[in-house]
Amino acid sequence: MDIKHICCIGAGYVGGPTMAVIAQKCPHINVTVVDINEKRIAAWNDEDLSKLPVYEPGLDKVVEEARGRNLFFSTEVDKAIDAADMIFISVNTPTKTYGKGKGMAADLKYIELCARQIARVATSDKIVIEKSTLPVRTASAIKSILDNTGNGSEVKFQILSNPEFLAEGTAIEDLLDPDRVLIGGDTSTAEGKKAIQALASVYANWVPQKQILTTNVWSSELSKLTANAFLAQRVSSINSLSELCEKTEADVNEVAKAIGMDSRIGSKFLKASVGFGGSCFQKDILNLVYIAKTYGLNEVADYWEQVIIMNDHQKRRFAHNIISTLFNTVSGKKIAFLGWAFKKDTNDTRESAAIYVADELLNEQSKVAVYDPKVSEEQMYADLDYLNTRSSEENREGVSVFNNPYEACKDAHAIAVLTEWDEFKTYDWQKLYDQMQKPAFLFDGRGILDTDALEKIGFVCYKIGSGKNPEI
Ligand SMILES: NC(=O)c1ccc[n+]([C@@H]2O[C@H](COP(=O)([O-])OP(=O)(O)OC[C@H]3O[C@@H](n4cnc5c(N)ncnc54)[C@H](O)[C@@H]3O)[C@@H](O)[C@H]2O)c1
Ligand SMILES: O=c1ccn([C@@H]2O[C@H](COP(=O)(O)OP(=O)(O)O[C@H]3O[C@H](CO)[C@@H](O)[C@H](O)[C@H]3O)[C@@H](O)[C@H]2O)c(=O)[nH]1
Repeated sequence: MDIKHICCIGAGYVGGPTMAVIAQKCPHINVTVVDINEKRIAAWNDEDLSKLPVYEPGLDKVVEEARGRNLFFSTEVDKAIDAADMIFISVNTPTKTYGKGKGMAADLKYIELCARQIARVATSDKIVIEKSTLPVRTASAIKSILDNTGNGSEVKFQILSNPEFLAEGTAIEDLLDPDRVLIGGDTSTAEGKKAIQALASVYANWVPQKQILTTNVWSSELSKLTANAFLAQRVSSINSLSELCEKTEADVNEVAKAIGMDSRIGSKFLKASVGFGGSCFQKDILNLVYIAKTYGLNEVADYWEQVIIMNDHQKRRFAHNIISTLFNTVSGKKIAFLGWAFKKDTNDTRESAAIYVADELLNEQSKVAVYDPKVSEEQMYADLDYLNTRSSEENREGVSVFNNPYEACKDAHAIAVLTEWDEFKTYDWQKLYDQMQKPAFLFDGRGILDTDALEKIGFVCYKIGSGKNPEI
């Protein structure tokens, strides 16, 4: 099957970069990314590439090459759906905030709306692809909607699952050179196999054949949740040991290195931190826990829930360490945050540990001053307001945002590193120290700073998982 037109519904962190790379690598295919968010689409179309709505290293170059040639961003959803041979659904699937499964299950309302819209609009056969992360067996719901709510024309749909494994901050690298591309489909019929092949042939334009893995649709859906659960589990495992290291004079970095050299364990995803964030890990594990509970598998659910429990503990523990180290009171004290994004090289703040640490400190009447190289002030306040802990005015009173790190840290009682941005390592730390209140406390939540050198300057340092932390 010759694919000429692709439509992607959802121009977010996944839809935008993924389609930009497909368009770059497949100049013979027209790719249209659509979204109901007009502001987002306008930003994707902005002449000034620094205004793209997603910050990812290398993304601007890819967009510059393909946009206007065979990559288009539009709000005309119906038109793009009807013109396409292949439709990716890449809309958000957040944790439900209401009703049955509140706080755990994935909210599939945006997915269902897309399926209904495709059914209503399509006048020719389509391959519909789940790019969003979905609970296992969602494809059967999508199929039922597509097959039963059509506009009367004899349109045939094939549903594929093609989960995305890119990590933010390295999205372009991950898309250009993926460990694997996973395609799940109906392997029991000729039409299903043909659809799988059609999608595989799109990726084959730049991904080696042996890295394109095809499975049945359920395995594909479940593999995505499983991959995130395994990755997050490693972070929670090392974070749980960081606390034990602090009590026993072991050093978590040394422990991580020692175990990571065992090829059966491997060295990646063993960096102790203030806790994992991002839009995926927590949401996807909660979803897995919910699915397990739905099938009555309580032990399975409890096992995975512990990954989240440990992560919440790690974020809270970091905040409480700041409070107790600062003589058990941070009331009225300025605490400077270096970083707000959930990891470096992204402007995404969803579920960032910084939000929760700030919230704990604000509860103790601290004054939080934030500097992040890529996150806007507006976004930081929106993140805090979303927690609903206090009024919007109180959040604005408690938190001030700076576009210069030296200003953010001036007169602070403590600096807390919440994101591992590389630039933090290159600051003039003597200058920062000179401008601070004394004792000048430093809490490295990412283990990126040379705390031995900082201690020589005069800082009192706390480093996650270090046995050498100050007595508290
Ligand atoms: N962010 C990541 O790194 C990542 C990686 C892999 C998978 N995923 C998964 O991919 C999916 C999308 O994630 P994201 O981070 O890109 O989300 P996002 O919130 O950045 O983008 C989703 C976009 O979909 C749009 N949208 C929602 N309903 C729509 C509709 N009916 N019609 C048109 N547009 C609509 C929204 O306006 C939004 O711009 C999620 O399921 C997520 O779990 C995310
Ligand atoms: O050793 C580590 C590795 C990561 N993290 C933290 O874990 C979070 C998630 O990091 P990462 O996985 O690199 O970023 P994401 O963009 O959330 O990517 C994850 O989630 C995506 C969405 O599903 C998947 O596609 C990716 O494969 C998966 O890595 C971040 O807060 C990191 O700081 C640590 O604390 N220690």
